[in-house]
Amino acid sequence: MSFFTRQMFGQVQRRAFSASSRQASKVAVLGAAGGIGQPLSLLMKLNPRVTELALYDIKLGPGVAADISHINTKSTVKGYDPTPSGLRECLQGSEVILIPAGVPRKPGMTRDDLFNTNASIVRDLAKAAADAAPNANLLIISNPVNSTVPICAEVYKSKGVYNPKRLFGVTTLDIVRASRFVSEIKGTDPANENIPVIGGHSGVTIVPLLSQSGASDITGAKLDALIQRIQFGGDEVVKAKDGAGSATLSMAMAGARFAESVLKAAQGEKGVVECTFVDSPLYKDQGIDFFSSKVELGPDGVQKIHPVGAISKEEEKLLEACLTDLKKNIDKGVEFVKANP
Ligand SMILES: NC(=O)c1ccc[n+]([C@@H]2O[C@H](COP(=O)([O-])OP(=O)(O)OC[C@H]3O[C@@H](n4cnc5c(N)ncnc54)[C@H](O)[C@@H]3O)[C@@H](O)[C@H]2O)c1
Ligand SMILES: O=C(O)C[C@H](O)C(=O)O
Repeated sequence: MSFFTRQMFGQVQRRAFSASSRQASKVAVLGAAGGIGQPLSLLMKLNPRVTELALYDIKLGPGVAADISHINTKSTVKGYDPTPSGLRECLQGSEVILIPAGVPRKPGMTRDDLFNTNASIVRDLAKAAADAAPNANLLIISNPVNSTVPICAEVYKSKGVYNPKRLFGVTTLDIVRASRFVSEIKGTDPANENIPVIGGHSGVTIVPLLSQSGASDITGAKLDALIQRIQFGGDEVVKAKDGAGSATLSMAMAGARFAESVLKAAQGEKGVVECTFVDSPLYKDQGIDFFSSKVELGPDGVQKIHPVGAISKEEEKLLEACLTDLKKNIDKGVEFVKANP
């Protein structure tokens, strides 16, 4: 059983009734009635670090909240009406805001094909969050993450409340997939396979650093296939779902894991490290303002951005391709807010 699974399920009852000494943590989920939103909200309800769960969607927020509110853990649950005041109330006082609102891919689409629909959804939710809870940690799941995160940054900047330490693109599913796929090859427990995945969250911008993991002995065609599977794992699910959407359950688990890490660090736990897409100094000299690498989380959000470290020749090539695409994706998000404030 993985660390996260133990955390969330093995200890949940005991911890749910012994968490009274912890600080209050309100978590809001925007897009809570969706394929990701529902299981993600469920997992947050099972997390004893959460004291108040606030659910918002343009449809069915109160319905999902009523259902989840019957689960016998201590936190309160409330669903909010799809109105500006409902959204504002949902957001006010939040420590963590998770955004999985927006449309998912269908077969044949890239994540960038979602831009036209999702950019304005995320922009408008970011505006509401910047007004109602400017100091909350903002965790962006909606695709294309490489562009939606810069969109949020631009919105917060335009309102004079941008804090780069509090904005995160959730790339945890890539980490989850990498450890799972490696464990399948090696016949090991995925809990013991930790593979950093850097760059962004889309095709070739996803760069697994297998040379820095226990999978460094995988070589040749096997390595190429493994890299391809990690980079295009999302497509595997989109194809299998055959028009009915993309990864939802694995994403809910990944989003809950990342939110748990943010809460843990906020509540004073040391040494919490996750790969996440943040405002990063690592490639700013190449005009790339956002990058995912290992990030140590702390009470104020981003505490330390780790350098990429030593990588193989093959990974250098992957990184080169990543940076080219990533720059375009980031610029597209920035330009969108400039043209459509
Ligand atoms: N970061 C990742 O690793 C990752 C993984 C999987 C999916 N995703 C992305 O997450 C997003 C959601 O995927 P899904 O499968 O849950 O889609 P979905 O269609 O099942 O759910 C989306 C939900 O968002 C809601 N919504 C739409 N506009 C809204 C608004 N303005 N305010 C509040 N809610 C709104 C919808 O009503 C719906 O309930 C997609 O963009 C998808 O590509 C990201
Ligand atoms: O593939 C998608 O469109 C959804 C998500 O980004 C994923 O990686 O599964």
